[in-house]
Formats: sequence, structure tokens, C-alpha cells
Amino acid sequence: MTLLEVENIKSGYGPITALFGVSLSLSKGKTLALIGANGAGKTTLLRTLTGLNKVSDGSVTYEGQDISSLSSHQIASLGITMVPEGRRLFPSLTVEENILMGRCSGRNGPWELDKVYELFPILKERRNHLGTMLSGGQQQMVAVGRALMSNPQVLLCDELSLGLAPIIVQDIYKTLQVVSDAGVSLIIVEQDIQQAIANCDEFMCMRDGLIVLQGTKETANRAEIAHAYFGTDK
Ligand SMILES: Nc1ncnc2c1ncn2[C@@H]1O[C@H](COP(=O)(O)OP(=O)(O)OP(=O)(O)O)[C@@H](O)[C@H]1O
Repeated sequence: MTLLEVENIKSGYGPITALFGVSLSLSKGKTLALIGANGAGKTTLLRTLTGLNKVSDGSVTYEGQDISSLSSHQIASLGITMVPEGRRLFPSLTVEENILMGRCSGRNGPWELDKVYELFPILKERRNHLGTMLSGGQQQMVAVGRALMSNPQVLLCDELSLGLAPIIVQDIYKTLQVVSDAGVSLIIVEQDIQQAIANCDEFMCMRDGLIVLQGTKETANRAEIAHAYFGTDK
């Protein structure tokens, strides 16, 4: 079942266009990985899907409803949530208070505090610490936990592994698998191409605001990806 259908969207920052006609389709419970070099448009695409950047052309349809012109608050309340790059924890709040902030979308569902602590037991131990006192990996867990508290149907993850040790990255991806198994659809932006492809059902490579290659774990071809990523000869 298709949950999210993006058709030929353009978007950007004021007069600057960053997406030049992007289309994708995401089914329930599936994971789509977005790869591409710096400036390719991955973050802009996630921001546009959450309403933080406006769609200037094309359409975004979610559960059959055109959400292209909805506000970010309205989109969050429908069940599309982003874990932003850099975690963006509230520095003066504790771990638990940060996680509880995710409730503000007002969506009820299976993701409650206990379930987040079940997913990340270390956060329960540290629940009274300030979020910023945690390690980078633990802060990322708080950011994911906060997003889950909004009971998303679509979770958009922007570079979760940035700056984290490989072993922590493995843990984060194991957790995302649990989230996916619970029926949440994921779009992950990931700089590490191998990591992205190993953890997705489908991948798309962006360059200069366009999707230049798409495929699956099974069809991924290193030379094609390098060509798409850098725009160089195969
Ligand atoms: N706040 C902004 N104002 C103007 N232009 C921006 C802004 N943020 C991004 N851009 C531009 O939009 C284009 C796409 O950037 P975007 O951040 O979406 O790329 P990305 O693929 O996520 O790269 P990165 O891996 O560096 O985050 C780039 O040309 C970038 O310079």
C-alpha cells in the first residue's frame, strides 16, 4: 500500500531552487535510503516533506490526501516526523523532558515513554540527566525517541550516524529495524553508502536537486552508484 507519493516536486529557499522535480513513492513499512554528495538536496527533500520548506511545484500525497500546502504542524499531526540532522535537543531539558516533547503533535498510538525506554534502556537510566550531558550516540537515541513519541507512520531520519562510532551506528540501525518491523515507514538520509544500502528496501541517489539513480539492495551496482553520486564517468 502506497503511503506517500511525491510527484515532480520543486522546492528551495526563497529565490533559490534546491529540488528541480523529484518523485518518489513509499509504501507502508518500507525503508527508502537517500544518498548523494553534500548539497545534493537530501535535507531539502526531507524538510519539504515535513512542510518546513514549501512545495513550489508538483505534489505530495499522503494516504490519498494532497498535503503539499499544509503547515509543518499539520503534517506532523498526520504522522510524518523528522529526526533532524544534529539531533537538536533542548539543552535545558532532561532526557525524559526532551523525549516527552515529542508528544506535542497530539497523536496517540503505541509509542509511549515505556516503549521508548524499552527500545533504549540506557535512556531510562539517564532519564534525569540533561540531554546534552549524554554521549553523541545517546543523544541520537533521545532524538529518535522524541520523534517516535509523535507516533509517526513515516519517520524521516537525517544523517543519524554522523560523527558516531561504527559500533554505535550499528546499534542505531538495529533500532531502526525494530521501528520498521513495527510498521513505520522510513526515509533515511545517510552519507555512508554501504550502510544506506544494507538497511533499505530501496535507495535513491540525488545530485543537483534531482534523483539520478534508484535501485534496491539486490540491484545496487558500485560503478553506477559512483557515477550517479559524483557525476563522473563509469
Ligand atoms: N538555508 C539555506 N538557504 C539557501 N540555500 C540552502 C539552504 N540550505 C541548503 N541550501 C542549498 O540547497 C541545496 C541543497 O542542500 P541540502 O542541504 O538539501 O543538501 P544535502 O544533500 O542535504 O547536503 P548535506 O549532506 O550537506 O546536508 C544546496 O545547494 C544548498 O547550498
